[in-house]
Amino acid sequence: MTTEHLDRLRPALRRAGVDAAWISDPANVRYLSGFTSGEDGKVLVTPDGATLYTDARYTVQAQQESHLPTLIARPPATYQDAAAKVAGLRVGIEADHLTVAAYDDLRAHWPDATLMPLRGLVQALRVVKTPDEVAQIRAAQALADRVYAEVRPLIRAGVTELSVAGEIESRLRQAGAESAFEIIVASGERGALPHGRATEKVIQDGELVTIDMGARLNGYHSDMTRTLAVGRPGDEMRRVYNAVLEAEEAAVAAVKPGARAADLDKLARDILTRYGLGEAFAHSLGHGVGLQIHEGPGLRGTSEDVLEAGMLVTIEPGAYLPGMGGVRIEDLLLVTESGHEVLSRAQKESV
Ligand SMILES: CSCC[C@H](N)C(=O)N1CCC[C@H]1C(=O)N[C@@H](C)C(=O)O
Repeated sequence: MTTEHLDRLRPALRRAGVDAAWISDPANVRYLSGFTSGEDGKVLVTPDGATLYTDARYTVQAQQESHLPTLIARPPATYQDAAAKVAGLRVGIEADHLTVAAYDDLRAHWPDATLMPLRGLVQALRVVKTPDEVAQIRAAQALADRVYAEVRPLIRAGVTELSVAGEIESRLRQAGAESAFEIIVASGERGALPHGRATEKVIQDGELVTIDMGARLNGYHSDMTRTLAVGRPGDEMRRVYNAVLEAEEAAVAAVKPGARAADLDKLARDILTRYGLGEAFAHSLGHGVGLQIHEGPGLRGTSEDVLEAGMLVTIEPGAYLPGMGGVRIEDLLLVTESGHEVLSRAQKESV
């Protein structure tokens, strides 16, 4: 990794009115340094440079992965080393991550620095991906598509949700990736749970099954949902499926640079409302994907985000009917100069 991500941060620090930043959010540590164990690292960015701090478990790994000078130390030695570098500076800290205890430690060790809590400092830089990041996520999605295609024929009446999730997980592992999150397999009535993790429930004939899965490859995530039918579901669930599919396809078609996230959410919600399913759409339309499964931009009604080329977003309307079941269909899209490219290629079924 080059210093491209760090180069994006410097103007953002100036705009935020700080001279330096203490980065503690693991995904942001990784983004700025390349060090893949961000949960055990911190990055200090100052006007003269940047330092990765981690401990002796990672001496070799940090050398191999990080393009930043690295100091191997644990607190309080970490804070003491940094104290000299931040003296007299306004230091941005990550208000949306740093604990109160860590904040107290920094204040105690850095009496000559002014700590300035900032929100979403690095996250804002991560919403537009570099070509290398796009390539990583594209590869993760291609792998997830392949695994889905392999596992789809195994999803039939008589198998458990857990066995479906197990097949997906082990194939991702064998391919050198891991599951991006705990795989959602929600069949029949359990389809009404938007985050219904796989259970021992046996899939029955006539049920819809929602599979929400992703691959994490080199730290980057993919995300995709398909709802499929085992046998022939009842008329109401088929109606719900087709309503969600219509909302999904309409929102996908509207993705382009300049599109307002809130408008996209409304577009899908209005379609579902016309089918009497507005209340059943219990979450936001989508989200950005990258080093974290959920990152900016947020595609929800209250969002002020506007799409830009280089963003990677999900479009995932759903309808959840307690006691009956549910449907969600999700694609992963790259926003391009001319509109969008759908990265998720797994087959959507006619129900
Ligand atoms: C546990 S990660 C879930 C990944 C999934 N594709 C996803 O993002 N989902 C599933 C249903 C809703 C959606 C979600 O969690 N959205 C968040 C951003 C929300 O707050 O709406």
